[in-house]
Amino acid sequence: MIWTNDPTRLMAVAGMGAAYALVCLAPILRVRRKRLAAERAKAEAAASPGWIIAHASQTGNAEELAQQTLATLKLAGIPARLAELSELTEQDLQSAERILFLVSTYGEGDAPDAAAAFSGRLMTSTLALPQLHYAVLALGDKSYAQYCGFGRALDQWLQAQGAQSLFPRVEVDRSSAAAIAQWRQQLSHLAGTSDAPDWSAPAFDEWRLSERVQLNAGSAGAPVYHLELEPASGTLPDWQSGDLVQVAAPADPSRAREYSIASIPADGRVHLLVRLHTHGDGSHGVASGWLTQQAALGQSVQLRLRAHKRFRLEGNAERPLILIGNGSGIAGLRGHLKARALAGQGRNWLLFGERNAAHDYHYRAELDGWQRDGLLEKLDMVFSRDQAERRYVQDRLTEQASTLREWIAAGAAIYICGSLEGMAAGVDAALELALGRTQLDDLAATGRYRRDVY
Ligand SMILES: Cc1cc2nc3c(=O)[nH]c(=O)nc-3n(C[C@H](O)[C@H](O)[C@H](O)COP(=O)(O)O)c2cc1C
Repeated sequence: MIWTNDPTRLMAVAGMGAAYALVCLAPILRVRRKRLAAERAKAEAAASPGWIIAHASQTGNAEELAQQTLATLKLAGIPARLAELSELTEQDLQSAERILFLVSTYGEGDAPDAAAAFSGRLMTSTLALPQLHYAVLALGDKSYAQYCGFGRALDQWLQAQGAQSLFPRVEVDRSSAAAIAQWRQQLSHLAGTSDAPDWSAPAFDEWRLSERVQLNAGSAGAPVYHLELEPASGTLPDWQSGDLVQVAAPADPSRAREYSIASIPADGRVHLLVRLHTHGDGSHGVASGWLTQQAALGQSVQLRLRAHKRFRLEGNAERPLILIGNGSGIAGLRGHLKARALAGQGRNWLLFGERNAAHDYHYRAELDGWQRDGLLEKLDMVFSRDQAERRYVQDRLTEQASTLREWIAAGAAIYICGSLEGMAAGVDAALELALGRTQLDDLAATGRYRRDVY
């Protein structure tokens, strides 16, 4: 060892020692700084009131994406909560700092039913929202004239109230995977994470076509078929009345078609009602043509069940039910009537419209049986062409406005299934006439006015 008393050399050695210590400590300090910063960010996130993920959905697509959005934020350690758009109050909007809106469009550019009150009341008022940072995922279908109409209107309204968008609105045409990936990417960017959970939709299962019967031979309308399907695996999955299936036709597997389920699990099979669609040039609809004309009995069908929470009985299971529909809309209503029969709940009123009693009285024997057994308290069948002037369910409803008010006063819930044009719009107008718009909006917001219309 070399020992020295020379002060200059001693200083040099001390300097080298300090530099060496710094070199050794730097990475430790860097890691510590990073850890402190991460802890600070986490503490800030935890102290902030959290993000709101607000959804407005009719058949559940926007809600499903909202749940996936929540999972992505949670994974990044960001506190967030789901809310139905209709639950948001003025105070929520004025105090929240970040809201992600996932909304679909219905009718002709309208909000989904449950968001009618939000759209009609809040979005027609003026609020100061300078503190709010938001983003909009708008779901729609380009074949409609008002593409993503509600999502666009919501975005414009938020802008006009001074809210600041986190990134430009993302529009999703018929569940386009590319647009959903874009939303997911924006989220990951905001949340500072790259490991977003898997968002892929559940796969289709193999089912078999077990039965097919035309219900309306000789009808003035297009043929309607009753179909029964069984899972190829032999294990029947669970579902609730009101739910839907998606069917992928072999000629166009990328665009699944949705049908209301007309049965309950106790039936052991999925029943569907499919009307054969014929285009102007005489060709058949891809899915309806395949299911009703081409597929042979026993043939395999790619199908998946989809929960349709907004059309389920849920909190209405104990209430009287007013079921209104037309045409193939009897499918969704039959599912509910079957569930009610199974539960021994007889306070049901069915108002149903078709063309002629002689050909279009679908499931007549079954309906008669339920009436006889006290499981269908009131039945109004309205056949539009059985008399000189045309008559529809909405006309019958208007005639029975006082009975309708009595049922609503007794706590009844209203379910509508069938065509949007003509039926659903006419029934909505008749309901408004009988109950007033405010009460109808309240019924929609509280889940007592539910629609599966197309
Ligand atoms: C009866 C009906 C009306 C619709 N009207 C529109 C519309 O006006 N504009 C639009 O962009 N999409 C429209 N759509 C498409 C839906 O917005 C689209 O299917 C969306 O994915 C549904 O999402 P949800 O399940 O969250 O409600 C309509 C769909 C149906 C069944």
